[in-house]
This record gives sequence, structure tokens and C-alpha cells, in this order.
Amino acid sequence: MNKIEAINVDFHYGDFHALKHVNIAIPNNEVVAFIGPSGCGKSTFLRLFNRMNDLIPGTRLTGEIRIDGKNIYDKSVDVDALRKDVGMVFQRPNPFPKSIFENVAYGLRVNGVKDREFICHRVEEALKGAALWNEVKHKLKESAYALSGGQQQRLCIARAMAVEPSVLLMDEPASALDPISTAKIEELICELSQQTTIIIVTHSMQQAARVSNKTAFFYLGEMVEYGDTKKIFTHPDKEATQNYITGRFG
Ligand SMILES: Nc1ncnc2c1ncn2[C@@H]1O[C@H](COP(=O)(O)OP(=O)(O)OP(=O)(O)O)[C@@H](O)[C@H]1O
Repeated sequence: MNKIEAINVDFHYGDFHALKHVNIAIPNNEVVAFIGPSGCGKSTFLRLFNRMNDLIPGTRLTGEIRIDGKNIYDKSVDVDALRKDVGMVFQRPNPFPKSIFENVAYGLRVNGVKDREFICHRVEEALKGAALWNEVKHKLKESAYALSGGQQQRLCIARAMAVEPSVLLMDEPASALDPISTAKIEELICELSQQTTIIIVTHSMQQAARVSNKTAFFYLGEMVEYGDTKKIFTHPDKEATQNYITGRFG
């Protein structure tokens, strides 16, 4: 069974038709890249997978988004539980004004975990998983704001991973970072994909080619082409995809 499916998805911001009849099937533990020119609907589509667009007034969705076979827009769905299972990392690192430790422990505490030993263990595991442990293990009580941008972004990944989501959504997670931090985030994506299904929006085609197994190309609200990353970047079926990846527009 596919981990994630979108079936005949249309999405409107008021009168604006932002996503048009989008269908996608994402297998478990794949890394999928969403590419396409600015404003084509990548982030809008990404945000549908943890119902982040619910927070925007005047929006309308038709069609279905299924995770593990269940329509996540069904009335019976607990949105908090959904967002625990479908974590998100944004373009700009957004740590809380708390210590490094408390940033990572946050999701566990919100979920009612009280066992101090368990929390310490999970925080350490998450920071190791985000390749940050060695850099912060001696200063866990210091403010997260004292970290560099790249470290803050890895902290945000650790924070998302601490509650063990099965899906991680990443909206241009490295676009504000230097090349070394970007390389670390990309390595991390490859490692995390062993236990998590990852969707990444990126403007960097090199990045999409490096980290993803599958790539979806969007244009003007439509998903023009979706397939194995190698094929999309070597011989795509659609002319629009070819034009985009060769830099002829976008
Ligand atoms: N909150 C909003 N209200 C109204 N329109 C919106 C909103 N967010 C996005 N849009 C519009 O929806 C379209 C798709 O936006 P979206 O952010 O999904 O594109 P994108 O492909 O992720 O772009 P970028 O690569 O620049 O981030 C754009 O035309 C945008 O102006």
C-alpha cells in the first residue's frame, strides 16, 4: 500500500484555483522532491499533507488526501495526532525561545510524556539522528538562538523527529543555509528516509537530484509529471519538464 495518496485534488484560495486535479502516490520511506517555478503550488500541495492550509481562511479543498489509506480530511481525524505523525520543517529555522534541550523535548511534553529519563533518552537520540549531538551535548541548557542558522535547522529537524513521525514535510529546508550546512541537511534526509517518508520542496534541481528517489514537476497549479528522479532529469516525457530542468523557464 502507498504511504501517501492524493486523489483528484483541487484547491482554491478564495477564487484562485491553486491546485488542479492533482494525483500522486508515494510509497513508504521514499524521498519525493516537488520542483517547479515560483507560485506553481508546491508549498500549497505540501501543506495539505498535515492540514496546515486549514489555518488559512477562505480556502477550499476537493478530492482526497490519504495517509496509510485513510482520508486525513475525514471528520473523525484528530488533527493534532495527524500533525504529530506528519512533521514539518520550514524554510527558515524557527526554534522556540527555549533551550536546545527544551526545543527537542517540546513535542514529547505536549504529548503528555513525563518520564524524565525517557525524555532525556529521546532528546539525545533525536539530536544524534539530526547529526547535531556532538556540537551541542555540552550546552543543552543554552538558548537555541545561540546556534548558527544551520545548527538551528538541524535542531528543528531533531524537534520534528523526536516524536517519531512517519512522514516529514520539508519546505525548502536548506535554501537559507550555506553550502556546508546544506550538505549536512541533505545527508540527513538520506539517513532519515530509512524510517520516514519525506517530501521536500526545493528550487535546487541539483538538490532534488541528489536527495530524492522520485520527483514531481508542477506548473501553474498542475502536476505536469511525476516519476523516478533519474528519468525526470534525463529523459522526461513532457516538454514542459524538459524546458524547466534545462533552465529554459522558471
Ligand atoms: N495564503 C494564501 N492566500 C492566497 N493565495 C495564496 C496563499 N498562499 C499561496 N497563494 C497563491 O497560490 C499560488 C501557489 O503558491 P505556493 O506558495 O503554493 O507556490 P510555490 O510553488 O510553493 O511557490 P514558491 O516556489 O515561490 O514558494 C501562488 O499564486 C500564490 O500566490
